Amino acid sequence: MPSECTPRFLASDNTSGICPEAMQYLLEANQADDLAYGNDRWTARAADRFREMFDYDCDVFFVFNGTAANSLALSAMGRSYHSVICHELAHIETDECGGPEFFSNGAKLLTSPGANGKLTPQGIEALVTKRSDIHYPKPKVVSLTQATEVGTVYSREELLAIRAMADKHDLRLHMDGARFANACASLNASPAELTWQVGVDALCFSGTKNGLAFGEAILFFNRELAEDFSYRCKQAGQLASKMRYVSAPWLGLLESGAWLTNAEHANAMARYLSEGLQALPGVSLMFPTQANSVFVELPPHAIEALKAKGWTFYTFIGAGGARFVCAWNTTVELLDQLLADVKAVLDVRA
Ligand SMILES: Cc1ncc(COP(=O)(O)O)c(C=O)c1O
Ligand SMILES: C[C@H](O)[C@H](N)C(=O)O
Repeated sequence: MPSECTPRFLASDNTSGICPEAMQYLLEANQADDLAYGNDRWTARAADRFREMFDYDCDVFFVFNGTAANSLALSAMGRSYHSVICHELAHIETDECGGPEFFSNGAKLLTSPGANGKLTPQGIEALVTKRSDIHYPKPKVVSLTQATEVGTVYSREELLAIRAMADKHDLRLHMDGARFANACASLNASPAELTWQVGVDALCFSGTKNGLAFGEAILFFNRELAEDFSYRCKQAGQLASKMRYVSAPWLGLLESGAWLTNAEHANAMARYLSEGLQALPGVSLMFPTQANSVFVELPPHAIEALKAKGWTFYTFIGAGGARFVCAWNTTVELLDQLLADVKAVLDVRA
């Protein structure tokens, strides 16, 4: 970032700090020793709280990051000779450096287009029926991202339609829930309504983007897929010895309700930013703002000028453009500063 200015962070929800609720539980967990490798009371409580929250007796595992969560979950859902159908902008395709293929020992990702970053039943079926010969990696899993990489969400009806297509072709359904909380907030839907009730077999639920330092929860609603999964985590270096420092902050999010209020705030900030940007001449929104990220087209000179002013944002996500991501701690003041700077740099001729 070519700037002497103080950096200002809207590149990702990954740049935010630890929210107070998570920090409180982290400090409480630090008051005493406890058993290692997930045998502690915090991890047991967090897993039980997830089962209460989802109203389902699911299997729960904790890993350090989202790439591990997706890669290991997918490795448990199909075999090495299978394929995973995902959107062409899916994180597992674009930003996990071959992790899903590596941990599944070779399962191939088959990508499908779709408006607003979303898979469609038709796109799925086109890949499933494309070929049936022995040389084609047999589709076995559908992976969708909720909220999507471009800040949109799947409605319940869209999820049910995808589940129906998966049933038609004996496919399992994985959900990359890096921003699952944002989808619940956006749709005013319960976790159950957006997962097992629409046929999701496994959810990777990000805590990192929801106010934790790190820590992702993997929930298996199809518990057969979770057989020996803890061994997969251990072999991948994802079994934390002091697991309580991952699970206790999660418990803070769940027991305080901050998992949802953090997402509601982030979404509200994104809506505020989206409305402000759209009011500026020459700024066009690339996707509907339905969760906590805003994608806009900006001229190259404006992008460079904003970065020189200390703004951090990505231009390589999704279909390009500038992506601004709001988090649990994003403020209106910060967004007003950005809006003023965007206006200023756009007023300057290239
Ligand atoms: C949609 C999506 N899925 C998965 C991940 C993976 O997370 P991590 O960077 O923790 O591996 C990210 C990262 O932010 C993401 O945006
Ligand atoms: C850069 C990377 O895609 C990360 N998952 C993010 O959304 O910020």
